[in-house]
Amino acid sequence: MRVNKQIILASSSVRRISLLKQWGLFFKIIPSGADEKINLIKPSYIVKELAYRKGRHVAQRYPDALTLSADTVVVLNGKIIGKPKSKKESEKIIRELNGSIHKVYTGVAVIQKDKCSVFYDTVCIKMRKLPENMLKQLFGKHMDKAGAYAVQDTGDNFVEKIYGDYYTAIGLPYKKLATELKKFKIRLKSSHDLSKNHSHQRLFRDCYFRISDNV
Ligand SMILES: Cc1cn([C@H]2C[C@H](O)[C@@H](COP(=O)(O)OP(=O)(O)OP(=O)(O)O)O2)c(=O)[nH]c1=O
Repeated sequence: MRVNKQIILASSSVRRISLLKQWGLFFKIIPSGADEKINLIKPSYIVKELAYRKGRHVAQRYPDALTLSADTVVVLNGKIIGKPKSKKESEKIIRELNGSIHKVYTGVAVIQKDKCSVFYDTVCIKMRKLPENMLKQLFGKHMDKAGAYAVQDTGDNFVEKIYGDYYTAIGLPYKKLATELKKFKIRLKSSHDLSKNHSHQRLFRDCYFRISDNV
């Protein structure tokens, strides 16, 4: 959908870029250089704060544009897991996540002049318990993703089920984003159109169940 206001995606994430394109937006990509050091504990606060920082960093330079930014983390037993810094760390994370039930949090910020919306969504992920020979193939494979795995890589056979909005796990919550963007007079393609091409339906269960933040 063409809009006359300029939209900026303050992100270098290939997933976020391709999702927004898939959802029909026209936008400029300006990766944010915001400082991501943080001493918050609650996952929802962390992803909202980081999404906001990333967006603000770019929005300050483009005050007339609408800036969109996001942050994603994996949370296992209260521990925040981001992108692995080395292959060794990726191995450690994969071993911890093997056979686990954990959550993925994505925070989003939409900033336009003095109007700002910061929100988050969370999904619950159930992993298969993979044998050593299959696990080994994942070490170092997804270095640019929080949790060192990729829900979208169904060939890995690691993810068994996703409870919630599938897109939240890969970096942008479709449903909440579509609702928030309407407040800025921007419409995303409908989820009905998207579901026709959805190749991950077997993983996807759209049933929100409440589970403690410590999972
Ligand atoms: C859990 C999970 C994360 N991810 C990705 C989404 C995000 O790109 C990344 C989390 O890192 P982020 O720090 O949220 O984002 P980024 O560094 O990729 O990009 P930017 O800060 O410039 O926006 O992990 C997947 O693609 N699949 C998954 O299953």
